[in-house]
Amino acid sequence: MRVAVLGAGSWGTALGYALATKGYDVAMWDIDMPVLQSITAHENTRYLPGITLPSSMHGEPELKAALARAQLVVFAVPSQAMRSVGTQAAPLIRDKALLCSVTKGIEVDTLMTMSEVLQDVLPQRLHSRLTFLSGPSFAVEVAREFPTAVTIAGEDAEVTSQVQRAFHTPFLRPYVSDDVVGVEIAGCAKNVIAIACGAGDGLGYDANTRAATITRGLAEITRLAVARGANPLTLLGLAGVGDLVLTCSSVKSRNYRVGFGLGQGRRLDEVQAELGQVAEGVLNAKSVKALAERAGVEMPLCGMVYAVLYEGRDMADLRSFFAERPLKSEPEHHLGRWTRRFRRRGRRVAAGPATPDA
Ligand SMILES: NC(=O)c1ccc[n+]([C@@H]2O[C@H](COP(=O)([O-])OP(=O)(O)OC[C@H]3O[C@@H](n4cnc5c(N)ncnc54)[C@H](O)[C@@H]3O)[C@@H](O)[C@H]2O)c1
Ligand SMILES: O=P(O)(O)OC[C@H](O)CO
Repeated sequence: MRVAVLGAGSWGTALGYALATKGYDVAMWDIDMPVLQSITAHENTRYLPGITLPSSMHGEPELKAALARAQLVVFAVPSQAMRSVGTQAAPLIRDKALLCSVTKGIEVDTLMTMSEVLQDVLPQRLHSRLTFLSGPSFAVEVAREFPTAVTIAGEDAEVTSQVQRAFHTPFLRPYVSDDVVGVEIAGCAKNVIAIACGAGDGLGYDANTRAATITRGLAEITRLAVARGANPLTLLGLAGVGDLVLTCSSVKSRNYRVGFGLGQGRRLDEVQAELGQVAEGVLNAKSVKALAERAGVEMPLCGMVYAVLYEGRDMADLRSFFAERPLKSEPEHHLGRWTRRFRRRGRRVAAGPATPDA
């Protein structure tokens, strides 16, 4: 198979690596020429230093050349660059190509998910070819071939299953889903909660605070996703709780590290400069807040992160956040209402795992 990966940062390179281990011919495209040159020399020295890349992977500076023969196109640029990259790629993509966005985020100016952005810029003939990969997966661990499982969501079951087979390697196990909305909202909003978790640790708190933040974070992500038509069970899968737990509990997460720095009282610009890579949760705190307001759902932890990032609130307020909010009950009664509404729409809410070998 011939593959074009658009975006040669950590994630694009790790997935390019996985695809190239299968003998696929992988062309990596990016605006960063030194990165492409280093990939052609078999190492992405900026984003994945120390990993030897397979010889079937090379840097390709021309987008047209990268896409000319591609049977699978992987969109791996940061969310705020997706519209521009999708627009440039649109006239160059072959009719029968499989498309997979692996980006986690929402366009901040329009509040569109990546599926909405790509549908906006790609011709209609390609819409059914679109799929979305998400789930608990640090790039460096994939590139080291640590066993990893992800979710690939798409509206066309046959296309989604072809993309699943393309990404399947001995160390990368993709599951399929038809819940594009759930997978996309989960992948975006977990980054904002990861900032809160990192902040708790940066403030010197530990396991109790982290578990509370993850669990209440899951509740608010679920509220937003379900309000937008997601299957609540998606939030209990790899793209939901799986990715949330991973991102909230590891220093490998860029979003967690941003939060950790803020918790220590450091400035956002200083922490981001040190990172040198995208932490989607910083801009997506804006998108998630706006989407929550639009949907009329409460997302107090995401709101707190937004206030710290953009309104000068002190991260140390995380303590008073837990202490002073009105007391509530568990489980969430309004989720029950949404679940019933969802059932009425005839979607599979209460069904078990799709495959018996899960
Ligand atoms: N790194 C991970 O472990 C990981 C895992 C899963 C998902 N993701 C998601 O993948 C997406 C990409 O993240 P990443 O980790 O690869 O980021 P990164 O910061 O490592 O790399 C981003 C790459 O995109 C390129 N880029 C930026 N704007 C561009 C443009 N307009 N045109 C072409 N290229 C452009 C940059 O030059 C860079 O090479 C994010 O949404 C992230 O949340 C990352
Ligand atoms: O490093 P982060 O915080 O962008 O997280 C990377 C992936 O999304 C983890 O699944």
